[in-house]
Amino acid sequence: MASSPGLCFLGWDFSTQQLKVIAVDERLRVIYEDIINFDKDLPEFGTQGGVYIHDDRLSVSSPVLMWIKALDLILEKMKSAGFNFSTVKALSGAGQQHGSVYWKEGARSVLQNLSPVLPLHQSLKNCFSVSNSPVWMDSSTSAQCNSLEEKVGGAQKLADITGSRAYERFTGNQIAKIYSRDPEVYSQTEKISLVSNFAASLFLGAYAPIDYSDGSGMNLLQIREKVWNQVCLDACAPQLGKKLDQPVPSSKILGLISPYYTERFGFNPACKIVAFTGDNPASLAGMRLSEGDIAISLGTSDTLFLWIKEPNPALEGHVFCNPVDSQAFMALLCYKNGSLMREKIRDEFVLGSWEEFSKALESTAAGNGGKVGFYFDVREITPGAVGIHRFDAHNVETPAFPKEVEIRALIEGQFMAKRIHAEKLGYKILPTTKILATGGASHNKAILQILSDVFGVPVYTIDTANSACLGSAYRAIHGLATEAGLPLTDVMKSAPGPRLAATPAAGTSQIYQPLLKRYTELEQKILLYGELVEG
Ligand SMILES: O=C(CO)[C@@H](O)[C@H](O)CF
Repeated sequence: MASSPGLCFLGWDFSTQQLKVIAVDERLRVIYEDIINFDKDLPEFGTQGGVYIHDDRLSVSSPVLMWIKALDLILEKMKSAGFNFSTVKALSGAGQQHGSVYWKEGARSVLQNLSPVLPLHQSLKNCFSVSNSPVWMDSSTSAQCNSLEEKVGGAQKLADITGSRAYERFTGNQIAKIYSRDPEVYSQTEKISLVSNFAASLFLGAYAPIDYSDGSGMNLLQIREKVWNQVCLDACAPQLGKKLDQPVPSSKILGLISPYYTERFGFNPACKIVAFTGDNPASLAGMRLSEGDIAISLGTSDTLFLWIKEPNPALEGHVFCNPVDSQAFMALLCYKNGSLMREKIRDEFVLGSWEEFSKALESTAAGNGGKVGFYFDVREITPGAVGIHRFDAHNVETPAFPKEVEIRALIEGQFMAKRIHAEKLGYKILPTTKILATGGASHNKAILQILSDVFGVPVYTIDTANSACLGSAYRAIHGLATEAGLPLTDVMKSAPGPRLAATPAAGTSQIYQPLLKRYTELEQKILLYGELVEG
């Protein structure tokens, strides 16, 4: 579908399983969308869910050249579809958070002199000192986390400074692991990017800086002062500050698009690049959250996040700098066992059919007859548990549930966990609270109904499940508007509002109140069991 003759803005999302692009016109109407699925469209890399899960079941990475080749492919798809690149006034984007890219010495000049007759992946194929980038699903850096917390003065001290205690997926700990595993590779690295500013660098044709919001996911940034914390930098690797450059506000205009794109695709040379950020911060921008609302992204990771004015970092969850208002913050809880777990149960029990999956949910009652399940295929973040645990109505562990019960136990368990840990962190569920759902599973009405029942509040969805992508297009506009001194809220007045998708079914709050209590007790039981088993 070609773009409209007017001006437009592009939003990009370099997520775990795919690369997405959305174009919106000046009235924020979506005029173009496209997607490259890494597993399906780039099979030569052999990823599963966009990643490699290594034999230790802890290390998880993605090939950086796959992300670059995906950009080559999607730009060619847009060109073949007749997209008019010359109408793009500005672009911004998002990347899966915490992942890291290691640019080899000499890469800067290659990036600045891209030949328009070559695809990006050919020009950049020798520019990375680490070919498989660690990504957010990695949990192999516990030693580095312990060391960082110790050097800073403890877990809560680190959370007070950076917004989070040390987490295995957080980038500072990943860099520390690479430095300790191979100091030579580290010394050959002239720049380290997150996935977000790596993607921005591709469009800029130069190294783009890390923004405050995605930089908050590294255990390195002082979230109030918005500067790197020198003790944290030194605890991870030597001279790290030089390899990161200074962080910038998420609405900063970084510069004009690289001549590579004007010559190869016909982009307007005046097209501006606005700082890229993390997928969740970009989603927050795209979902127009109001005070008290909760956003839940049901994607590869399930994440619950909300807009907050004051940071109250704790030993669970995260506080990031806000991507829209640099004086505000965003709170976030992340669950690794999101869509990949739902897809695994769907494939195992209903032959891969979402229709049958939904029928199973609709054919079972709220509360599942008291049966409760915990489904952690990979080590979960909150709580730090792994494995599948099923309990009957008498809290007796059982090896299996009937198909329909299993499917409901998965979904109820995923949402009860979110509610319990959100309330534990002080998130208040008020009578005016609403949930805004996004991500792939937000298309599934049966899943959203259970979300509404468990939280006891209405659930809304926005126009597209790609909120990070849409939010990035809005942020491209915001970057220009900031120059004119306009807040994003003014820019987004004409954006489509959220649509009501589900309200709590009668009587469900009486069912879930006791069940939430049991879930909390059973979670402690499996955590204790895990500690006993791991010793
Ligand atoms: O780790 C996460 C957030 O902290 C995930 O939501 C990733 O951003 C998913 F890409």
